[in-house]
Amino acid sequence: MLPKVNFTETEAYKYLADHFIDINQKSIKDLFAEDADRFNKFSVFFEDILLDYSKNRISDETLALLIQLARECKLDEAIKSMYNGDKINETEDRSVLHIALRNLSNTPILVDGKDIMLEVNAVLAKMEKFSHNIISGEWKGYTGKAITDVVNIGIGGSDLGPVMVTEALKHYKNHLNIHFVSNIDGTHIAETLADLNAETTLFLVASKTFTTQETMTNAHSARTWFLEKGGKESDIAKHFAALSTNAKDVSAFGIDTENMFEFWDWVGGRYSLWSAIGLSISLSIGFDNFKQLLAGAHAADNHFKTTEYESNLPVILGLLGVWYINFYNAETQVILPYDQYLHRFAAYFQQGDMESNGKHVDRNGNEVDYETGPIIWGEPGTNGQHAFYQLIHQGTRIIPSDFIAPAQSLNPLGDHHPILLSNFFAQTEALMNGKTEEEVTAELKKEGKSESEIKKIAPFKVFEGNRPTNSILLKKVTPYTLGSLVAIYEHKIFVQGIIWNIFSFDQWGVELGKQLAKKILPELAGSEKVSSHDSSTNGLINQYKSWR
Ligand SMILES: O=P(O)(O)OC[C@H]1O[C@@H](O)[C@H](O)[C@@H](O)[C@@H]1O
Repeated sequence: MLPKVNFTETEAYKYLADHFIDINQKSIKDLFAEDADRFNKFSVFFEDILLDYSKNRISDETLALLIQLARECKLDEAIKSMYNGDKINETEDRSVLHIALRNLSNTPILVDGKDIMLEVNAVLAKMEKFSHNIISGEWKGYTGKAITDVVNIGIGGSDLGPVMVTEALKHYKNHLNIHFVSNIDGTHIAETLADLNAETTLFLVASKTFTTQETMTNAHSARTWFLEKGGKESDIAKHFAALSTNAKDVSAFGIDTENMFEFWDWVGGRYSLWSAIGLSISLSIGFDNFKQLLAGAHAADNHFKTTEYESNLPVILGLLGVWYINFYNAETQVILPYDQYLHRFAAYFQQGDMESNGKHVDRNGNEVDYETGPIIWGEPGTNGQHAFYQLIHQGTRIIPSDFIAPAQSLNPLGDHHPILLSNFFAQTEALMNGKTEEEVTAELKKEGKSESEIKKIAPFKVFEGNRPTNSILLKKVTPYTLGSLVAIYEHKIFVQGIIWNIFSFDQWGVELGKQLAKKILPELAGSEKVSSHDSSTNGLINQYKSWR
């Protein structure tokens, strides 16, 4: 059981509310001027990852009070409960043990009295063997040819993690072409299959439940395509594997359970890239690299579990988020990787964060009267600069921003990387310092503008500054550092869920739309008009029917 503390009723919250009024009088720039040691004080290393959080609207006192808040919310108890395998996903009566999937130390973790590490290791061994057989070409398709293309069919957590990681680690990939089909829109699978050869294609049907409409529809279309291209029912075993918790429905689909890579109900979909759902990753970069990904995550798990809050990256990131969301009314959090390989990182954490903490009922079942999970968004670094940074710099909203960059490029081409990083460093400095009216005036004078011209244009060129940022500088993007980085963000989400007293590991909010779509689907057949909905829904359905 998780603690159930209303954080707005803690002592720390009251102190923070008072403290907010004081600290709000100062700019981040003032705070730097007051303290020559600010960078050292508010930056922390975890192995080859440096988190600099000094460009935030915080002082020593803010940090101390936020840590007191975490203590009063019994974060330590909650962390222990998760790592012990307690059923902290109470609304689904499940443990939450993605940490077990990367527990390379093999310390026993018990669920219902059983050490789950035995099963975890058995599936990893099976993934290793399978990856080796496919990559080496020992595994043959139905005409005796080696596999060249792998299509992962899955959606949500059974897609976003593998997509993000295979893209992030493309530099480490082998000869296999990895494709992802998620959308129910027939275009996705049609466009993917168009260039593929059934003789050399392997499909991974990735679904925790093996009931998800999009995935099952796409999997059936893939099966039909395979049979139409000349494969026989008896060849399916060579070309289809399943990544799932549902053995019964996997065999009903016709996939040999020999080709099923199992995981368990204590793995949340959005935390499942470390499980059998990561098979496409292991196929893309090889099992040894996949294991490095797990090792990096495991190291971050140990850091989160054992490090005092003052130097604990997920705790610091989580508390800073709470500070902006609940005291500054920040509505969004932007993630800005200055690394093309990380171009799906923000998209991945849109699900990770928003599906976890997009909740309005607390752990006692009561509606909350405070804000919870933010809207997560973002794009890779300089692309964003030329698109939406205007609003971050001069818009009316406060947008806490995470800047992420590797010090070493995996493609050190000419002066690309120094240019990229000069932008990374410049943006957080600009967001903090802004530009005053005096500075703008001086600049315009220098350009030879007249007094009246200056008066007219100056207000538009002023930057308030004081916009908070975190900078996460990695030595290099490797499977290991990526594993650590992802695990740090996962645990940050956990910290925030504990403070907000919500359940972070269920996702009931996605069900209603699914239910209604099932009801509407049969109504789309035939040509008669529907009248069973509101006038808008009826009108749209009927127009669709007349146009199709
Ligand atoms: O892996 P499955 O069972 O097909 O589920 C896919 C996704 O389905 C969605 O409905 C859930 O909101 C996600 O959390 C989940 O990842």
